Amino acid sequence: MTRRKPVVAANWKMNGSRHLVDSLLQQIKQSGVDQQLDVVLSPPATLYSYVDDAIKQLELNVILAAQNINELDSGAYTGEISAHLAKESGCKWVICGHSERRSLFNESSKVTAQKFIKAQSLGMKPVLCVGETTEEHEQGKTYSRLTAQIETILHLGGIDAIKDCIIAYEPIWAVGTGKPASPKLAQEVHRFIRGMISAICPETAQSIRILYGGSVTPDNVDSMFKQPDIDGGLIGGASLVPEKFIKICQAALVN
Ligand SMILES: O=C[C@H](O)COP(=O)(O)O
Repeated sequence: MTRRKPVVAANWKMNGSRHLVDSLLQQIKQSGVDQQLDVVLSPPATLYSYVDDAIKQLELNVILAAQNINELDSGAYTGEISAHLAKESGCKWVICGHSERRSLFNESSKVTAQKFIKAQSLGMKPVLCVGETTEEHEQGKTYSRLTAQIETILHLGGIDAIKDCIIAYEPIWAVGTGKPASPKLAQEVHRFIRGMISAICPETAQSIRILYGGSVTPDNVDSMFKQPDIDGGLIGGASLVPEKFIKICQAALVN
């Protein structure tokens, strides 16, 4: 079986500061975790260039990711950031369809797919977030929800679109709640996603990296990362504390 390189991604959402960038990157440098796994930092857009400069200055292998892009190239869209602008500021990856974008900003799966394809067209790697609501979870609709979210990407981008991306499973009921999915449940869902990819593109199924996101902390990460189909994490709250984030990165190396 292919050994997949783990990914640990910090999604700072609307948090952080230049001071926190300095502190986190210094600790990453000291720990050396960026040499052994894909360490990703996704700060607010005002920090992209600052992070890009700091990564170069410290000679780190940290990957800068945009939290969001607009699906269009340019125009009169006050407050929006295109993929070109994010790329020019140093972003290599793009988070697409985070549950907060979908629920708080009414972003549909179709728009998420357009952003995904736009990112790929500029050589940026999309991190596709998928996940079900509490209600869908309770009604046993998790798999149908995930299937619909992934199929929208396939409809717009074809099978090739799925070949070079990261998928992050984030059950909405576990995001920011302090109540992560059980490792067993997360593994079952990850296996389902990999099986779905396998049915359409068998060679990609073994190489695609599928991350878990939702209340991951140093205390629960080991059992999560031990699961065979979990290839890392998309970390929110715990990524704002450098010591916790480094511990989560180290867990990805040993499990
Ligand atoms: O992007 C990160 C996820 O939304 C998880 O956030 P959380 O770790 O604060 O639950």
